[in-house]
Amino acid sequence: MINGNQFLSTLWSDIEHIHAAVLAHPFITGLSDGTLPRAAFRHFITQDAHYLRDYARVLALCATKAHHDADVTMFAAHSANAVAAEQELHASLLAELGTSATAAAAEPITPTTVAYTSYLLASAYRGSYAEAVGAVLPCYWLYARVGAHLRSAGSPDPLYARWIDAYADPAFQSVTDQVLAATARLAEESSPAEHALIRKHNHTAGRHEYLFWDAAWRLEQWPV
Ligand SMILES: Cc1ncc(CO)c(N)n1
Repeated sequence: MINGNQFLSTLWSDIEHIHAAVLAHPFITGLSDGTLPRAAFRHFITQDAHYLRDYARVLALCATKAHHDADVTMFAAHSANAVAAEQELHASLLAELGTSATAAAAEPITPTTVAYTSYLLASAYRGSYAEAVGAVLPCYWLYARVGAHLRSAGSPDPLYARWIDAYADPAFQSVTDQVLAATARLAEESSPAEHALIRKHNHTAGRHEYLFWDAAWRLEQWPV
């Protein structure tokens, strides 16, 4: 049997370079020093609102596939409450950006968002519980780490500061810790083949997370 916490260290070392690239990305440094163009932030929040609708479904699939009652409850609660909290944040940020959640929902889903949500849905529908968990792990982990990093720096822009506060919040850090604990336990109960799948999905989802920031920075649209 492997040690769950050691496995978490391996998973983190697999995505540490992605985390470093995200922190150095002009979208994130711009949130922190206030220079991020409003258009890029608005693009990000609009696409993230699209993302969250499918993410809630993916978390519900994690709940369905979980091996223990406590994990069923945890993912079902995150699907219902954690995502709703983010949706509320987005609705109020969109209002301050001069638009609305309804208007944002009518905007096109751009290529990177389609790629990421399709990947998450396919992994969670078709894969084992271990695969589904591997795919959602960076969604929690990278946001919690980015939030914690940005909180120490803060932002002179009150809108960006509100976004940072939501992810640096102990409530978001705590749901992340719950999923990390569930992943450690799962690893201890899983085969080497499943460990390899968790690592593969953690890495791929981490790469999609980087692309998601980058697409907003580029104001990505469908070229044709
Ligand atoms: C793309 C993305 N990943 C993770 C989170 C955190 O739930 C989010 N809101 N958006």
